Amino acid sequence: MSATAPRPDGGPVDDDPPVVEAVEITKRFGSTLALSRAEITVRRGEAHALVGRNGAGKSTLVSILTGLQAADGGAVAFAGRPAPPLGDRDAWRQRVACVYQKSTIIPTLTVAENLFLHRHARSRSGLIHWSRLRREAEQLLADWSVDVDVRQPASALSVEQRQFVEIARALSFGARFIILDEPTAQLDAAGINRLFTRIRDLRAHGVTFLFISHHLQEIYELCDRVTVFRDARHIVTAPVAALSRQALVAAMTGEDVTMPVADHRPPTADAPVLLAVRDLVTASGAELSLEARAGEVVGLAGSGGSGKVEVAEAIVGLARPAGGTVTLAGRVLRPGSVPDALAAGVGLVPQDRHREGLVPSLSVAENVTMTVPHRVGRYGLISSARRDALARRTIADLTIKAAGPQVPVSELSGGNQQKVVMGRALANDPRLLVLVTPTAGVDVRAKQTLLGVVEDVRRRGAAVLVVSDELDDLRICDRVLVMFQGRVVGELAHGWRDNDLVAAMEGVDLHHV
Ligand SMILES: Nc1ncnc2c1ncn2[C@@H]1O[C@H](COP(=O)(O)OP(=O)(O)OP(=O)(O)O)[C@@H](O)[C@H]1O
Repeated sequence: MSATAPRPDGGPVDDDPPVVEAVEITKRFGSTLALSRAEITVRRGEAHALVGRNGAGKSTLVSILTGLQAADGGAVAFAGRPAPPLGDRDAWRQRVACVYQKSTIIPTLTVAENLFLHRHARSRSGLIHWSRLRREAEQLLADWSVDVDVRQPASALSVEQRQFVEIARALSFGARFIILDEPTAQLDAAGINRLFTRIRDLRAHGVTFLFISHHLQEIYELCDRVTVFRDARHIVTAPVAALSRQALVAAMTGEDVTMPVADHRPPTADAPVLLAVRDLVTASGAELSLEARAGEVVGLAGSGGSGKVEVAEAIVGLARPAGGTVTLAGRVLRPGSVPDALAAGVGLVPQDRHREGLVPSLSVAENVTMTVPHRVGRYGLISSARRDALARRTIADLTIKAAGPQVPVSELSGGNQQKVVMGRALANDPRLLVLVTPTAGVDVRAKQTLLGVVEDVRRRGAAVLVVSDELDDLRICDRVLVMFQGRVVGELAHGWRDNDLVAAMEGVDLHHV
């Protein structure tokens, strides 16, 4: 293409070769075609979104663009030059970095050590200059306005700080192209704002971003252009301004979808109380009392630091509370015991699916049924036929993209792994379903499926606790308790206005209290 010809998609005209250009990329995993002659071109200085349903091939493309995996076919070029050989990590680091949802820093090392891992300043005798290392780390973070004490262990960083440290590390290697893989998934609204401000600042300093998110409004807010993948293929690249939300969803799903809004049917007023949480106090001092009736969906909202996740973890036994009781269907749960909670009929989708959710090396079937051995076998023997049947049903009900029940969970895309966690929670036929940020990382369509499942569960007479700061998750609730700094500060009935809920989560006084 001539450098001066106007671009057909209306983008800026420039002579710069693209920061990255990947063409005809094909990648197989066994019988799965993860990418099929896919392509992407990211221009210097832009914020480019990459979207697609769970399993569309986004992470696979990222692993190829960052030199972690070789493509089976196709070519990648940075600034018009062919990508370095796979083994030359330093050369890759100078061109591109990806900040993943899952941290790549080593928690037991200090921030300074993480920043200079493998490139410690050493004296001639081979000793590491700790003071110099610290000074250089401080300078590096100061250069990029990251306000973090470099002497603290990386495990002490918040998600937001960790992301900023990883971005600074990438920049220090010389990379000016950064891929952000669902960076907002674990941030609250204030954290997202700060991240976006930082991205805009860095763009002003010549940094280019590829931004992966399932939150379409973020793409409209932040990005110039968007590329859509579907079923391993490139579907379209266009300026975001030229693509309506509906057109974007249609490109992602291959159908013209208008999202159905489920009717809201409140539980009957005389339904029995199933869950009673009395004077629960968490180790960090957050407090909660609540009751939920059979068939009721109760939301627990709040931003990061509100204590909502801590109280949820105390309810289900993932954390030991400092005080209070949790009673489910008349049975007082043993504090800090997940097995006791499961035995009482709790189904759980935890916040950290990597840590508490799944065993990646086991199959979908094994993961779905691991908490319900009694449902798939007798006398300690597990019937694989029954297990597979249950797993097959889960795969169908939740539209999990997996070749079959025997596929290891590690081979599924992130969003499909999240659905397996949901499937496991449901396999217990729960009396109480506790969902902590259940739709994080889940595509628009799958979100609808997961939230639809809640409706089924409630109709069966279970109680549901939805712990989230996502308005779409909370919209399905009969009422929403809002927590702020460890206390419930308000309660909103179904049909609340977005502004009211957001204000309450930010700690602004509510008329509704
Ligand atoms: N290591 C692997 N082994 C086998 N199959 C894999 C492997 N990694 C990915 N896949 C498959 O390749 C396809 C694309 O997955 P990928 O992780 O790239 O999707 P994604 O678009 O990033 O999805 P998500 O939004 O859920 O993160 C999926 O069908 C997935 O199951």
